[in-house]
Amino acid sequence: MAETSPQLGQHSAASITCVKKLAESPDLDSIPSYYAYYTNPAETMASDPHDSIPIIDLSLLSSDNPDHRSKAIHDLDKACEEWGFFMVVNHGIPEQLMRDVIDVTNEFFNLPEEEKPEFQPENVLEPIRYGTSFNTAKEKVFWWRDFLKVCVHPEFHCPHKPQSLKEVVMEYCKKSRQVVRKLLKGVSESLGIEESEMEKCLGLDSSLQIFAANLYPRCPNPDVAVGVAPHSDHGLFTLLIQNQVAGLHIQHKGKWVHVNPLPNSILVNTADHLEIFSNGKYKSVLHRAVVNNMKARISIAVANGPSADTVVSPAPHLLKTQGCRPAYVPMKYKDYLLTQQGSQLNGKSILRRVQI
Ligand SMILES: O=C(O)CCC(=O)C(=O)O
Ligand SMILES: [Fe+2]
Repeated sequence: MAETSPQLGQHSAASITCVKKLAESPDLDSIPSYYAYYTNPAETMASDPHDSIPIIDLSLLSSDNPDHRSKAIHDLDKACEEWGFFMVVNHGIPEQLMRDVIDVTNEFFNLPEEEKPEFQPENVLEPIRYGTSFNTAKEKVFWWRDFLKVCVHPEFHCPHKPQSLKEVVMEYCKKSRQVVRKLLKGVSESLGIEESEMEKCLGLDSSLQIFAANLYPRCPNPDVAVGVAPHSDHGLFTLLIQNQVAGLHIQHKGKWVHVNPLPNSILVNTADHLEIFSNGKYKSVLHRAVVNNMKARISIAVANGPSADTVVSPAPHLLKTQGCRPAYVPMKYKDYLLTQQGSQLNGKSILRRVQI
């Protein structure tokens, strides 16, 4: 990572509200130094995975055929334990809806900047947040991305423009919750916990769901900039789709690997609260987004957590049946989220704070 203090020049963090405009300036041939995240371009390199990234067929998880179902649960358990990452197929979300959500998000980013300040609150807990990097108030080096983060469940929020944003986001997020519930049902079986107990422990009926859209404009120095720095997500499962442009790397067996999703699949990663709830059986996966100088990338990451007021701890039933001690201290999900969103995002540093 860049060690040197970046030169903000005439800019202050508060004046930097988006990277899209900068990226589109016709005379930009190199990035300003305050976007230089890596000093060694080799650090951005990743290889193709040696083993194939697991694929989970969601239709088999709810199949009437017990053999199919138990095989799917076994595959899910292995994918969560060995990778923390998998691609879901036969998920039931229409392809057209996946395309629409990317297109309408792109329209949002294309609104004139003068129309966006109403979506740029100071407070990281506001339900609608358009911004850049991660937390410019705390960062010295910025990420090459703009974002829109919206709380969509249990209460639905959304910018009122572009016109079709609300309808498309609402539908996509509703369908995403159905996918997550099926995955969590599978996880409850693989952990040997009653589904109803899991629902109660995590407050799943009022689960917090956050829709996050990322725009990574073309970047003249992709080897030294970062789209999203290495981190793990806060919730239980994150669902991710992207336009046709690659850029996600996950860490597997200590190495960065490229993710090239199957067409129409949904990428899923295990997040910090699944690690906590499973008492470390399922580790949240470290991942990052890189940028390129050819084409803008858009990704839609939908974070699915417990309810905001749930104090999450390792599942009591799991500790009892396995006779093991909790490896994480209990913490209210809302407080965890506040801590994470209000800090500089750095690997799994927030999770480390609750680890015993
Ligand atoms: O754009 C991506 O592929 C990853 C985005 C991400 O990790 C996030 O929004 O948390
Ligand atoms: Fe992430």
